[in-house]
Formats: sequence, C-alpha cells, structure tokens
Amino acid sequence: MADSVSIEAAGVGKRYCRSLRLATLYGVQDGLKRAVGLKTGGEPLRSGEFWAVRDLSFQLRRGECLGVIGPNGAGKSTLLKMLSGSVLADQGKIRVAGRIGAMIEAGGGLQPLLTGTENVYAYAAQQGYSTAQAQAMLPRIVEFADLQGQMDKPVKQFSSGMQVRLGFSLLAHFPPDVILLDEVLAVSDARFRAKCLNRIPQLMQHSALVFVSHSMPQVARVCTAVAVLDKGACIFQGRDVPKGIDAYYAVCEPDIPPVSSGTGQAKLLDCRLLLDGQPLQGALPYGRELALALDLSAKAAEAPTLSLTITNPELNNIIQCDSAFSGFRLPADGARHQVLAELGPLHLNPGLYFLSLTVANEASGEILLRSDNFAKLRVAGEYFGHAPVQIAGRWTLD
Ligand SMILES: Nc1ncnc2c1ncn2[C@@H]1O[C@H](COP(=O)(O)OP(=O)(O)OP(=O)(O)O)[C@@H](O)[C@H]1O
Repeated sequence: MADSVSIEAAGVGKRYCRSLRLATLYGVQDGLKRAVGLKTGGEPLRSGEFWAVRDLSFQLRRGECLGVIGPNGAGKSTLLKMLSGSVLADQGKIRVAGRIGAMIEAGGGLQPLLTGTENVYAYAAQQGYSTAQAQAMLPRIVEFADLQGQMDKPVKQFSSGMQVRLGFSLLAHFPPDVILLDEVLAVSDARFRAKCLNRIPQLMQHSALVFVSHSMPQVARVCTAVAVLDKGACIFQGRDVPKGIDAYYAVCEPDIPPVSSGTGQAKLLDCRLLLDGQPLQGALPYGRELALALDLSAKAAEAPTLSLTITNPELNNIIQCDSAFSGFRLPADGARHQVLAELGPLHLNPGLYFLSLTVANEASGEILLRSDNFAKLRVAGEYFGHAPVQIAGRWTLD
C-alpha cells in the first residue's frame, strides 16, 4: 500500500443471518473451524444469510472525504464498523494506516463514567498526545463544543447532542489519520451542525474521512467522492458527487402521493406541464422554460393569490413562484378558469422534483387550497452541480 493511502478496502463484504437460531449455530460452526485453523466466511451463503455489504473496494487518502449514502439497511453502518475494526469482514481485506477516530454513534469513543474533562485527557493519551498537550488544548475543546460549565459531570449524564459536541470537538482538536462519522451530526442543533461542516475541510488537511449521512446537502458540501450502497451492493462509486446523489435518489425514489388540504373553497381541476406550448413529454431539458396550464376554481369573498413551489425528493423547497409578485389573482366567482403560469427557464440540477400549489387569501393568510405534490417533474441534463440551482452567470475580465 502506498504511504499516502490511509484506507484501502479490497472486495470487502460482511454476511449476516436473519435467524438468531441459525446465526448462533453458524457462529459455533465457524468458531470450531477457526479453532482447527480453517478459514471462514468464504463459503457460499448458508440458509438465512445475506450480504449486508458485498464486494466493496476503495482507496482513501488524507484530504479526501468519502460519502457513503444509501437507503435504510443498505449496509453503511456495517461498512463503518468493519473499517473501525469493531466488526470483522467475512470477505476481502481492509488496511488502515494510522490512528482511527470513529463517531459511529453518539457517545462513541467517549468513556461514559469519566467526566468531560477526564475524557479529554483519556482521548488525548489514546491518540498519543501528552498530558501537557491535552491541558493546553482543553479550553479550545470546551469552547468549540460549547460545554462551558458542563465538563465536570460524567459523560453518561450528557445529552446525546452534548456527547456529539464533545466527541466531534476531540476529533477536531486531535485529528487522527482516519475519521469515521456515521450520521452523528443529525442529533446536533443547526448551529453546531454548521460549525462541524465548516470544520471538516480543515480536518481533511490531516485526515481521510468517511462520512455516512442521509443529508444530501451535507454530502454535496463536504464529500470529495461518494459510494452509493443498496442492499449491500455498491451501485455507484466516484468523484462526481452530485451524480452519486442522483443515483441515491433514483434508488430511494419517493413514491409521494398528492395530498390536498385547505378550506376547500378552491379546487385544482386539471394541470398540464408545457414546454414550448406543447405538453411536456418525459423530462424537461436543463435550462428550458417550463409553463403550467392549471384549471382552477375558487369561491370566496376575495380573489386569492396562487403560489407554486418546486421541491426536491426530500420535499425541501427549491423554487417558489408567487402570483402576488406580479399582482395576479384568481377570480373567486366559483367558475372554472384556465391559468397559465410561465415559470421561465429552470436551471435545476438534473433529477426528480415535485410541484405543489397553494391558493390563499393574501390579506388573512387563509388557505383555500393546498395541493402538495400534485405533479412530478424530471429534469434532464449532463451537468450535475453541487447546489440545486445552477446558473451560468456572466464571467468577464475587468
Ligand atoms: N448484527 C446484525 N445481525 C444481523 N443483521 C444485521 C446486524 N447488523 C446489521 N444487520 C442487517 O444488515 C443490513 C445492513 O445494516 P446497516 O445497519 O449496515 O444499514 P445502514 O445502511 O447503516 O442503515 P440505516 O440507514 O438504517 O442506518 C440490514 O439489513 C440490517 O438489518
């Protein structure tokens, strides 16, 4: 292995058994085989067994951050546990150069019976730092974790968010050669999450990172490569992180049904997506103008405004187009009206989106109709960017 490679995984796999009874039996059989010097794990799957991770290979160097993404049960945590050494691989080889720091669960790497301060000394010693170095670093660790006044109690009395703060702060101030992070930031508040995400590029100067997350914006921000797992198999691997994220969304493409709510005074009777005045066939090419023909009716005292929202597959709002901007209002006479909403060119990343509509009384805020996910929109294009909206801009030398 070249010196600069911090983690090398070659054809790594882990098998588990669905039945506890069979798993116990296989455990005894494997133990006996190993006792007489026979290798285990290489044989075909036995009854009830499945591959939690299969045939995964990658190399990771300092300065790199591999995002491991995939649906629930895809094998992400199993992979991290194999990399950390807490679970033995049944297939392939893992080599890690140097020290590992793992946050595979809140409190991982911390000693629950020791106080926060004692944990700082214990962790520093474990990573090969002296007591004097730990003492010098202590104020910065406490400040980063925002745990002033809390460090004298045992870590088992910390909330899970506080444990993550201390655990991450230790990694940040005594960076090991390899850092494994498993979805830990999910329990932190927005402020600390932002602090950690901001710190990761600095950590990468010292360490190679493996980052498991279900938050695609976080993955897009910090990862230099991604591996997408599905049922234990790696279905995408590479440096094109946005393309990997798209592969992830394709695997767990949400089947989100349309949902309606509101007072019921407005109705969405029909909707057509248009490209160049014609019904949109298939995907909208990147950057092209989208229009919507909406058949609507409303019966109310005031003419309501219309608001269209485009969301990503996680239903995060990406674009909003509100008719109040242009002063447009839907007649509230109870008759059926066809409304043309021209959204202009959409510079959305290729992928899947959903459309939602709100019909509301602007003055009172009363919602006459909220129609969520009433249509799906697929955007097609070659260029995948790190943010949901990609604009060309105009670049010139002054
Ligand atoms: N100790 C175990 N014994 C048996 N099966 C297990 C064990 N640990 C994990 N599994 C199974 O292995 C598969 C992969 O689990 P893993 O925890 O690695 O998934 P994951 O991708 O991390 O999921 P999530 O996103 O839900 O955290 C799942 O089917 C899980 O039920």
